This record gives sequence, C-alpha cells and structure tokens, in this order.
Amino acid sequence: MEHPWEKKFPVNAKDYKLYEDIGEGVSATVYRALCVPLNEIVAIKVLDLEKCNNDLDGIRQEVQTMNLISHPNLLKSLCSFTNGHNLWVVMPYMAGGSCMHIMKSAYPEGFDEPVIATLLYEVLKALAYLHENGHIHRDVKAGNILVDLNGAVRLADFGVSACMFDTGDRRRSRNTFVGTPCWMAPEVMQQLHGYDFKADVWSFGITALELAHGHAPFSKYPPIKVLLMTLQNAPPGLDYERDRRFSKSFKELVGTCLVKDPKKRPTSEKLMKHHFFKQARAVNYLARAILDGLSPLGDRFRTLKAKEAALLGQNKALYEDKEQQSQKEYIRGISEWNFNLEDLKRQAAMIQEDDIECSECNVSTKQEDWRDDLNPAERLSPERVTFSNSAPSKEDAFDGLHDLETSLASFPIKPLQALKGCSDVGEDGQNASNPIWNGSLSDSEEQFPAQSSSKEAVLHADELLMESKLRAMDPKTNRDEGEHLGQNGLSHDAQSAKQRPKKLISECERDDLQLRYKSENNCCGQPLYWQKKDIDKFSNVEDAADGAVIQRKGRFKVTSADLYPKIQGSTNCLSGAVYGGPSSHTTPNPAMCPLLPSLHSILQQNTMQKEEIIKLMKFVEQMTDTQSESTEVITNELQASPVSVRERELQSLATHLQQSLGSLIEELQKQRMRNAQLEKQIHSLANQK
Ligand SMILES: Nc1ncnc2c1ncn2[C@@H]1O[C@H](COP(=O)(O)OP(=O)(O)OP(=O)(O)O)[C@@H](O)[C@H]1O
Repeated sequence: MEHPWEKKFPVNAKDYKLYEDIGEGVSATVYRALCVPLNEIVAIKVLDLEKCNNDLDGIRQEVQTMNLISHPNLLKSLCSFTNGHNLWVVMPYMAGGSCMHIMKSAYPEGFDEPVIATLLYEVLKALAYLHENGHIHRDVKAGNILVDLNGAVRLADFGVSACMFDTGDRRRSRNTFVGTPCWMAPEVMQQLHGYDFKADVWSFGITALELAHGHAPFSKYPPIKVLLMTLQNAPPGLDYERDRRFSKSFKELVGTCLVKDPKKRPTSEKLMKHHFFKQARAVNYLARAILDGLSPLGDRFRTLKAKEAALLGQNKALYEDKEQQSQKEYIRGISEWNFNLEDLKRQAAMIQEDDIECSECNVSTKQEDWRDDLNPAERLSPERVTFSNSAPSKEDAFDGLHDLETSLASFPIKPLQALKGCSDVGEDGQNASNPIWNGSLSDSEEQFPAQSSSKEAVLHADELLMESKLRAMDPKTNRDEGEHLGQNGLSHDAQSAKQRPKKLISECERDDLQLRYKSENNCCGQPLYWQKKDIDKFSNVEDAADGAVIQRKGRFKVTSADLYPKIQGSTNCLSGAVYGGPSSHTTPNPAMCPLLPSLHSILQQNTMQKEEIIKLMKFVEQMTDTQSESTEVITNELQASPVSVRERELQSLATHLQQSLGSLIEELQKQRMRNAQLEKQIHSLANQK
C-alpha cells in the first residue's frame, strides 16, 4: 500500500473538506479532513498566523522539521500552505488520538505495563533518530504521542523542537527556556549551562510516569510550583510500595531517566537496550489493548471538551481564589499548560514563602490537601498522586538535601528571579548586570551592619528548619532523633548544620531577604506598595517598549526584559522621579531621609525576628512532638502583628486619601458656587446691555 507521504498532496484549501475538530493546542486547532482529489482522510492543523504574529520563525521551524524528518515514529507533514491568515499543515490522520486523550477518556489511572513498554519503545526509536540527527524534541509528553487505528505510534509536535546544529557553531547545547513545566528537565529550567538531548530523556522519564499514573507528577500544581518542586525535590519516580503493580525493571528505567545530573542519564540509544523493553510488543497489540471499544476521536474530543467546559463553568465564580486558579490551570489540560510569563509572574506573586519552603518536605501531605480541594467533577477522572519522593528513604532525604543545596546554590536568576523581579519589588542583588542594584545592596550592608548578623541568623534558622523538615519526613530518622537531641533540643546534625558555614536557603527566601534589605534601603521611606505599583507600571512599559522576544512559541514568551528586568531605576529612590511614579510628586524632607530608613529597618528586623521565633518554636515543638496552647496563642499574636502594622499603614493612607478627597470636593463645590455667581453677574450685565 502506498504511504500517504509518497503521494502528492494539493496545496490549496479548496481541495480539502474540514470535518470535526479532533485536537486543540495552545497555538492551533486540529481537524479531521478529507483530501478530496486523493480521497484520503487526513488531519489538518490550522494555525492562526495573526495570533502567532511574533512566532513565525517558530512555526517555520516546526513545518521545516516536519517536512525534513523521515522516520516511521515521527509525525511528518504531508504538505503545508497558507489560507488567508491561517497556516494549514496537512498530516496523516492518527485516529486513536494522543495517549493523553486516550487516558483521559478511558484509562484515567494509566496503562498497564506491556502497553507502556510498547508505547515507550516506539517513542524511544523516534527520539534516538532525532538525537542522532542533531534534534532535541523538547516537548515529549503523552499529549504528543499519537496512535493510529493499527496501533502505530508517532511522536508529534515539533513546535518547540530545536536543532542542536542551528546556531552555526554546531554547539550541542541550547540556552532557551522551552517545554511544558511538568515534563521539563531541571537543567532546562535552570538555564545555567544550557542543555542537550538529555533533556528529552528526562521528559521521557516523566512521560513514563504519566503513562503509568494517568497524569504527570506535579500536574495539579501551577507552573511556578512545578518549577520549584522539580528543582528542589528529589526526582519523582515509581514508588516501590504504592506502585506494586509495576515491575522492578520499569522502576529502574524511570529511575535512570530521572536523574538530575543530565550527564548521568543514559542516551536514548542506550535506553533502547534496557531490559524493561523486553516486554514491548508489536504495535497491533496497542490497537487491541487500548483502542478497542473507544468511540471515534472527534466524539471523544467533544466529550472531554464539554467536561472541561462544565468544570470551568462550575468554578468560574471561585476563580479569583488562588487554589481554584491552579485548578483552572490544570483543567486547561495537562498538555495545554499556559506557560506564559505573565501567568507565571502572577502565580509567583501569589506564592507565599511557606509554599516554597515546604514544597520539598510536605509533598505528600500537601498533595493530599490539594486533592481534597478538588471539585467532585474533577474527581471524575481520578488522579492518583503517587510520588516516590513523598515518603523518601533516609538516604533519599539526604540526597534531597544535597540536591536542594546544589540546585539552590546554582539556581540562576532566570527564569524564577525574573518572575519575582517583575512581580515583587526585588531582583537578585547578585545580578552582575545590574550595578546600581549591587551598589545599593552593599551600601545597605555598610549602613546597617547589624542586619548582616540578623541575615545570618535567618539563614541558619532556615537551614535548620529545612533540614528538620527533611528529617521529619523519615520515620526512622524521627525515631532516632530523640536519642540525638542536644542540650538545646536540636539534633546533633541540626546543630552541626548550624555551625556549618554553608547557606542552605532557597532562592526565593534569598529574594525575600534582599527585598527586605531593599525596603530598608528605601531612602525616602516611600511606602512599598507605591514602589511596587511604580515598578509594575514601569516594567509594563518596558515590556511593551523594548522587551526583545528571546523565545516565543504560543504558551511561551521570554523577553530580554523578562530575563533581566530593568529595575535599576526603581531600586533607587532618586530615579523614581525619572519615570514619574508617585515618588516624583513627593518632596522628601532631606533632614528626615536618614531617619525613615532606619525606622523601617527596625520595623523589618522586628518582623524578621518574630518570624524566626515562630519558626524556632515550631521546630522545637516538632522535635518534642508537643503543641502547647500558649505557643499557639503567642504564635497567633506574633503572626498577627506584622499584618496589623501593614494594615495600620494602609488605614492611615486610606484616611489621608479620604481627607484629601473631602477637601477637594469642598473646594470643587466652592468653585461651582463661585461659577454660578459669575454666570448670574454675566447674565444680568448682558440683560442690562
Ligand atoms: N495528526 C493528528 N491526528 C490526530 N490527532 C492529532 C493530530 N495532530 C494533532 N492531533 C491532536 O491535536 C492536539 C493538538 O495538536 P498539537 O499538539 O500539534 O497542537 P499544538 O498547538 O502544537 O499543541 P501544544 O503546543 O499545546 O502541544 C494533539 O494533542 C492531538 O490530540
């Protein structure tokens, strides 16, 4: 039988009849269609070029790659052409749809092992081919594994694939931030040393978990959390206890792919020889095992869409709530993470310190909580959340600690820093490209030497807390802990950690500290919320004006402004006036200038100390396994006070504004009366004339 790609497909829209839609990506809708002259059913991906105005390069690249590749496990385009402002990409029709859709419709708890082995082996052949030819796919996930009626498997979506040779210098590692967060390798997130085809091996490992559980690890979390969890947690994996239905070889396969150090991951070529694939069968087995009894793709797609729309409708009223917001992210579809920077910025702004601190240690409990909040309809497609790292062994816990340390130590300002930089007041003081900021930070340290020690204390406290949390996860460690408690109630390990000079502190916590410094160094004592507003305004202008798009593809847009937010002006109160923020209207009394930052500093220090006391109290409670009422009362009081300080600030501002408004209204009324009198006088003069 002649293969579709051996035929010559017409490049004119009138030769095709579009039927129902069978898939939707961020950038395109896919239709089943008939190629009339050839009487052949095809799939047509319709991309609205107007909507992807900045991404023409990306689209061209996807189409080029789809044209050039030639491998039975890769989805090739048959032809492509423009139709009005749309680009039509004609492809072979994969009637089974994507593995993600198959799972969502009929296998919400994932596939059986022989099915997984068969699917993954086919994907691996495609990856080995791509890697051998210098390509990184960069978006390996169940949503991009398509199956046809005979069970043939093809890897699709080259929208974000990259050619490792395309920089001219044939360098083999990339430096762009693309992929879908749950499947994204840590080195892609880190952006530190670039990445290579081993990033696909990580995504392949995540895909294996996705096929096993029906969802990817961390899939219920908003992208920003996924980034943090991937970087901070031990890699996810199959749990020896809870995933009993899976073989040891499958667990090993996943384990070898999900190693944080890309150098330690096997190549796709080598993975093909893994003994797990001994169970892989001929593809027609897939047709029997997973496609039998499924309704036509279009119907399945419609049902899924209707379900999602119903969920969205149900939750609409609650979407302002941040957890609901995260659900919305999830409902939009695992394969449709809206991974644009604006979303991330918003989410970064919503994430509280606690969320970040606890992401490593409380995965299992938080995950349960999270799941408890799911609405009933979402439970229609039950998601079993099983992370191997939710109950790690002692070794895992310490590996995790090490991982955490290295990942945080090397965690670059991009992209997370950029996000926080855009939504918070702060930016990383270590950013060498920002001399003003560096200057102001060191100034602040000189000006307030006492803060250095308090910063040090915070670092140690955080280090202790993190370590204790990691240890608290391990029942064995917990048991042993009692024997190891030192005089101050801290374990020897925790004590020695305290003495160690290393700083085990998350980047976001570091940001937060710098943020505090900055507020202390705010020479005019201008309220922070005004600054933030200024910066938002400023960065928006900047975004629009000169944020050169470094990478953009549908859900992605990373601009130079995003990576290196221009906040120099905003870090220094003098330059506040340059961009005309509220600070430009205030005329600070020079004599008061040195006083206000000091007062701010004292206030901030006070708050920090209170927070540390709470943390230490909680830590001691954890160690002694008690929760005294008095502690709770004190904690509540302490926790309440920073809020009330801010509340008071806001209240006084509100009162001030109300007063100003009142006097303005009064003034306006006086003017009106004066106007009315003048008008009367004019009228009477006119009448006299
Ligand atoms: N040839 C095909 N046959 C059948 N279904 C297809 C085909 N191509 C795509 N689909 C379906 O359409 C969905 C979206 O397609 P695709 O992933 O190419 O769009 P996209 O905009 O690049 O998506 P994203 O970037 O979000 O992954 C796929 O997940 C799949 O379910």
